Amino acid sequence: MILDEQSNTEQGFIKGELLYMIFQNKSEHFSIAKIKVHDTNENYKDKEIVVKGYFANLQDATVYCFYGDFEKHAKFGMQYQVKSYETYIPDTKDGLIAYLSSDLFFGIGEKTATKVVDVLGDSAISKILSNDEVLNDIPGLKKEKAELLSKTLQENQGFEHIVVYLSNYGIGLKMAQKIYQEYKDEAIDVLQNDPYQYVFDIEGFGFRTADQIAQQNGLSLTHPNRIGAGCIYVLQKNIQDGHVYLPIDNCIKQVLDLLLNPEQSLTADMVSNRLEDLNKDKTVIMKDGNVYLPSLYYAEDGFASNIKRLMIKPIEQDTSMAELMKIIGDIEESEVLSYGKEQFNAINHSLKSKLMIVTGGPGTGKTTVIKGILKAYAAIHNISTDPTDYDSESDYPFILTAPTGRASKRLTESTGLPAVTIHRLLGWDGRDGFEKNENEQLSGKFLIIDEFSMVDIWLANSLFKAIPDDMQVLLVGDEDQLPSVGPGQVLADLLGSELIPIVSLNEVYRQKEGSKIIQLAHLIKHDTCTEDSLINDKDFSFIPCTEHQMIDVITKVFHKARDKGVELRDIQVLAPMYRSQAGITIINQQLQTLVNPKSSTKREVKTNDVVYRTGDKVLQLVNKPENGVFNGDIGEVVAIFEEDENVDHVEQLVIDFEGKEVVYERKDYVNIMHAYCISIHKSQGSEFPIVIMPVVSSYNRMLRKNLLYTAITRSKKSLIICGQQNAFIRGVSTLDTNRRYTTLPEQLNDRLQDIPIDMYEDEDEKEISPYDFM
Ligand SMILES: Nc1ncnc2c1ncn2[C@@H]1O[C@H](COP(=O)(O)OP(=O)(O)OP(=O)(O)O)[C@@H](O)[C@H]1O
Repeated sequence: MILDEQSNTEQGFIKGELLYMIFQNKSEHFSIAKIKVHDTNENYKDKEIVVKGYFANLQDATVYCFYGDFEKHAKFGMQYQVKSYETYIPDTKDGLIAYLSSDLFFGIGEKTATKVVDVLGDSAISKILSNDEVLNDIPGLKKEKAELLSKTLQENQGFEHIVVYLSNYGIGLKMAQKIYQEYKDEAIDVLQNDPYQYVFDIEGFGFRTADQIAQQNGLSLTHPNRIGAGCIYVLQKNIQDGHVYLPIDNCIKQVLDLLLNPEQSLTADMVSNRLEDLNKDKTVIMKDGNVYLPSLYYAEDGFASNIKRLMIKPIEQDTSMAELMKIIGDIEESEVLSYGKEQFNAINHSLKSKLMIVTGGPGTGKTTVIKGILKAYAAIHNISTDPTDYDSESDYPFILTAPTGRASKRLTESTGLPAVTIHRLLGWDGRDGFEKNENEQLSGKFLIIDEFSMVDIWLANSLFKAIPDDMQVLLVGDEDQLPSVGPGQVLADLLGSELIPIVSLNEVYRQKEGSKIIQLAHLIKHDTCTEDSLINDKDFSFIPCTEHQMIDVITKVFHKARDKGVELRDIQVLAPMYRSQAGITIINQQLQTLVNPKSSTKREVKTNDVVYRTGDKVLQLVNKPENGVFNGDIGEVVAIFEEDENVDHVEQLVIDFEGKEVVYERKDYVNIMHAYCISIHKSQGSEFPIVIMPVVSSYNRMLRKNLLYTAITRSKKSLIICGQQNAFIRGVSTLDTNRRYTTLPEQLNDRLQDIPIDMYEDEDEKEISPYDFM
């Protein structure tokens, strides 16, 4: 861009050329560079300055004009923090030749550059930018070189132009990079026509910023784009609280609150009319006084239809009760146990039902029942449960799956059979779809989905459409766990609908082995936990302390554990919130220092205020099925590579997730955090040998029954609660009354009410023992 100094007369600038790069992060385009100062209107006398910021591609021997602010770095002195910049293209013949023959334009030497300037004159750049066919007139300039020259010019000028334009709206270089990557040359058009589009397309672009830009562009407060974007934004935001839809009045109220309406020019009717328009063009779906985002409406609709499709096709099973009893009796003998009545019912009915749910708390024998079902099914059909007895994976009749990597790994460990995540099972294509769907369904005979409480309505829909008509399905889950992170409460809705056969397991078996943890879980489940229940036992202790003492207490527990020779990685701290004196962030900082301190032998990288070093325990925060890692997976930083140490020339962090190594570049660091302490939400579906759980009254509204129940049921061998007993008791007595708006029960009812089902809980045959038949 030819520098238009007029437009920047008020702004401070430093004009200069690149001397050398001090630091460069290519993936994020962040650079720190030493610049030789040519000119400035700032109060700065030195001949050189360090500039830092997000640049597309700073070139040697090219003059730039940087706009920004001075900043004093504690170690490196005065620096110029660049907010925007542009290439200074001299309007002299020599200057233009130097620019065009610089490294920026690959393959153009001084001779060719001179020819270009000779033919096109001092305004060569703007001539090429407005019509690159002018390059055809340059004698001897090959077509490919001409194209490359034009393309490079367009790209650099395009980006810089956008940076300068966006900076007028206070949008920094980093965000400008993201915007440019998304829209390229159309960025300004999009911003001028509908700045709200940025909110939906660019991660981290706030609604308020878009709104401000729209106001600056003169868009009226009642403009349909503004109201429409407000509606979509409100619906999207409510997904974070698990809602599938919003009642229309509630949606309108939230939209009015969002769109701040000081002069009352915006009315509820306007929002309502806008919603009607959005409904007409299917941007939202309105039904029975509710408003949905389409993906959620169709997910509920599709899931309910697929449940019906499966339920109406009965299974062919001609095994007599006597034969079944005999088979189950044989399994009891080989497993050396006797199934309880509920467990027996669960096995018996799962074998006879097309679709069934087994629900129960920890230690009630859900896994034991799964194993029993698989063995009984194999015996009835005279087939093997051993995958090696089958020629190919697709011949194997059993599918075991769970929503997270850790949960599927646990399922493999407890059953001894292969289990995979739902994403892996369906074949996530890495972008927006699954390989398995209604057109290409799963192969197998019996599908078991564990930890079903964690499955949201989107995933449930994707999974169920891929289930063939003749496949038997068993859902297993604990209804008292937290609902899914994503929208919906699929397990709770299925259980509450009473339209699907259910067997509840209530008798606790692990308790019989003397587990205080399991006992406590069931006291909480049945609302009978009191301060007396918190007496220390061999696998349980409660350490009273205040919020201020929490860090000290947790640190002491770690020290003591280390002295006793306990593997520190077996200890997992679980807390409900991030920012608090006893929150996840500060606990992680302290525990990193203790468990994996700074050392000259360990490499580290810093991002924002967090330091990752080799040996750190880290948590994956989002599903990345394409890399085989999922939200909630825990791994260890095993290597850090500098830019010049790998073929990709970018800094890399290698994390080992239980044998699977995944490479992270700087842009991916947002997807991880330290995992010495993790949130209870993130711990769903995982188990840890030793759990430390801080509980203090300042956690306040987070202290809920299902949250605390989920946390304590994560511990396998030992549970240490630190904090205030009264806060804990208050928490386990507080039900989560935040209702999630879902219409799955109605959807199921519409489709299934005429299909007869057996609800199995009170059947007489509970009284029959398999031994009666032996
Ligand atoms: N009928 C039974 N007789 C004796 N022991 C049993 C019986 N059922 C289960 N158990 C034992 O109780 C313990 C818990 O069972 P299991 O692991 O199947 O429960 P779970 O519901 O899957 O637990 P969690 O949800 O905590 O993983 C196991 O050690 C198991 O062997």
